[in-house]
Amino acid sequence: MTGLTRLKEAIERHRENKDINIKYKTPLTMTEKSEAVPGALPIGQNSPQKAPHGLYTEKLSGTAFTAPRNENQQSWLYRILPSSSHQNFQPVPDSSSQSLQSPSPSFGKHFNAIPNQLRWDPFDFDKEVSWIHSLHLIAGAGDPQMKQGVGMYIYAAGASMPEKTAFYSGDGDFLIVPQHGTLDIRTEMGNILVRPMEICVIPRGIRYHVKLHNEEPVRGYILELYQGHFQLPELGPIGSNALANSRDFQIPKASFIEDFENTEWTLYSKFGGNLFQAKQHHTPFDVVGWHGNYYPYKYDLGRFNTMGSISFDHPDPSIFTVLTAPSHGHGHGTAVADFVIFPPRWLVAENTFRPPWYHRNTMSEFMGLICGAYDAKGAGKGGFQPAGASLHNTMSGHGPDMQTYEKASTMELAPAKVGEGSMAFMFESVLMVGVTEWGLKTCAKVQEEYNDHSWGPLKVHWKNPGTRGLSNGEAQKGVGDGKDHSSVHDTK
Ligand SMILES: O=C(O)Cc1cc(O)ccc1O
Ligand SMILES: [Fe+2]
Repeated sequence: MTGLTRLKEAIERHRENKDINIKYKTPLTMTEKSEAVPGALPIGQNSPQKAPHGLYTEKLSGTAFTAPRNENQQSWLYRILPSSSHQNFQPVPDSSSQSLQSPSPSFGKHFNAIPNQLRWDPFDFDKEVSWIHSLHLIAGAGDPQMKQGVGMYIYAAGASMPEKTAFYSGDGDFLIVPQHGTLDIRTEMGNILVRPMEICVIPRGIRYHVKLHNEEPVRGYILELYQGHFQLPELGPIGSNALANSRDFQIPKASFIEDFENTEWTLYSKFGGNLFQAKQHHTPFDVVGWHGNYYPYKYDLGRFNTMGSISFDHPDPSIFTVLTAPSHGHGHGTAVADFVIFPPRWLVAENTFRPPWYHRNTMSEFMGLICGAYDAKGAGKGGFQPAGASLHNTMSGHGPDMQTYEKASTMELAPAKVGEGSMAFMFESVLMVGVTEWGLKTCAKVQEEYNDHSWGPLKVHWKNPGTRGLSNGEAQKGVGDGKDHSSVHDTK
């Protein structure tokens, strides 16, 4: 998959979009409007005494009323019945369960912060369950009640959500990264089809229904943002284009169902990390028109304009950031969550160790693989595989495994393409990410030997320049003698 093929595939996917009423989203905070029936939106005001066509007016706020203009996110919905019209919510028993067997999602909220490097084998499909019950919180930090932190989920579903059901998360924005199968999502604000190699964001509170496209099972990853919203990263000296361009984000068009007589819908709410359900006698998908800047959107990763070094040295992966959610309180340029991808790209850097360097990062790094192989880690069984994951937590050392190091440090450095047919990604966070009981035990996918296999076999290549005159064996003895060797400080 060359850069160009990737774009061509993205263009093909775009053509298929025709049936799903997609239109372009301009910069992420831009106001949009959409009418499924002409005249559904009032002209020149938001809440007239009577809304057009006998609709109810409802405001959906994604930020405080008083948030500054450039951060304020809200939309006005014009609908057949307001969303308040439902019976009381009741808790769904066992919704914080940790069990794969139980027909409940695992929202288990206790996060075990551990410094080990962790890697998971591919997660299994679960044919029995639909979207809500397929959600398994694997890792995260913070607390949805405090509107602070992030949650990371694996989903794997074999069925569409039952007819006449809908779901929303009151806890945060869902950034959904499909790995297998296509999600046919009906949201209050219109429909979105999301395929592997595409991502979508469904902001907090927006109700939706997930159908499996062509009844194919689905599997993927979700980052839930308990605080703030995603935005495009600043481009700084890169200039005004590149990485994810705002013109490539797509939003749904208004589309509604008329179902309000002798009908019963079940609405599920993820709220404070627990699942609730309520009945209502009308469809939640009755929004005939909407306007505002708070809406779901999708993006095709094939459109990402990847940048890299054309001289020397391996740059920070921040140049691959698709979306970022800034943290307020951890310093400038620091994210509570960055969504970073590793697309196929040309490596041309001279005299450079081209894979990622060995490193320890104050940020935590949760990685997943949509397809192909990641250049820094062994592929295949027991390695970093599509539908698997890894977590390198705050200050946990990691980097290429032994084979990758040996190859990359000795190879002839011609221009080379890496990541052909591959797409890895990273949820990077300033927060120390903990792992749930499901992630550590219940899922039974943790690779116990990850550390041992990756970095245990690394060879010592060190040759003490002070012992250059000695034979290799003597030199080895000299450096491994446990003595403190005096140091000379020099600035390189
Ligand atoms: O650890 C990883 O594989 C992710 C990563 C990639 C890279 O190119 C530089 C730093 C980094 O954390
Ligand atoms: Fe890393």
